[in-house]
Amino acid sequence: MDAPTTPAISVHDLVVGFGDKIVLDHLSLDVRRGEVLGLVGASGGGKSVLMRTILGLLPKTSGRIDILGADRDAISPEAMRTVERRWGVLFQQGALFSALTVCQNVEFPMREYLDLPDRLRTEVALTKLGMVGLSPDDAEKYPAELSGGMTKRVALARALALEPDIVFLDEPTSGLDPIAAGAFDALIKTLQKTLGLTVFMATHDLDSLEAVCDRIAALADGRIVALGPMATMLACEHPWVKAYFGGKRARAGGPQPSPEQP
Ligand SMILES: Nc1ncnc2c1ncn2[C@@H]1O[C@H](COP(=O)(O)OP(=O)(O)OP(=O)(O)O)[C@@H](O)[C@H]1O
Repeated sequence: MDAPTTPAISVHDLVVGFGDKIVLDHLSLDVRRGEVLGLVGASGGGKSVLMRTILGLLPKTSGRIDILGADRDAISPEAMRTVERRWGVLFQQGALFSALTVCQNVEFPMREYLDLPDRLRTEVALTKLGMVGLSPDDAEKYPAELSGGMTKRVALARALALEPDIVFLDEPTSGLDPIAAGAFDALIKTLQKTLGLTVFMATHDLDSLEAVCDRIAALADGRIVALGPMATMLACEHPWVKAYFGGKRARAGGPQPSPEQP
């Protein structure tokens, strides 16, 4: 049941591996509706694998994944297609189609899922581009003509094309300078507030985590070892979390009280 109180995403006891190598080892995590949840973890620790498994792009060994109240294993492919329309994804490299204009890129998911007249589809795409701070002039450009920040914005506009409830962002600020990254963070926060979006975001960017995320989930040893606001990360004694947030902890003046358990 997709009641408003059910988590947007619920992952329970998830195991994912490749051959003998276990990447996610009985991992559990809930993403609440309307929150921005930041996922941190070592390079190669399994953040993308977790995201891709939730999206159904990688198979799991065991465990359960519910998205918007739907158990991935229990619903029909047709029902899953309906659920899939309710999320948008921004992959790490932006992944725009190089032969399509910016506008055509944003129209792409609408062509796939919606039966809209051409003119209306273009109008909706231009509206989405406006939401992410791009102009109708930008809409006619090709991906090769865009800066890194603009590419991310176009990819975000495309992720928003079907008016999703959840947006998955894989390293949204990687490759951006601090000013462009800060502007992108502000944009995500605005979209969360104005559209009521749930955002699940993998990132290495400490500034992003602080500026945008309501909660942070730290992935280490194949599991979520800490979950909560920044104060929870600063108080966590797990060696990887301690090392990762060490600089921030020093600036904050030492460990904080009462960590939230995952
Ligand atoms: N399709 C695949 N086949 C085999 N191994 C894979 C596959 N996808 C990922 N892996 C392995 O799973 C592990 C986790 O990779 P993943 O890309 O999720 O890390 P990550 O936390 O997203 O890293 P980064 O922060 O560097 O992007 C790595 O060891 C990777 O080599």
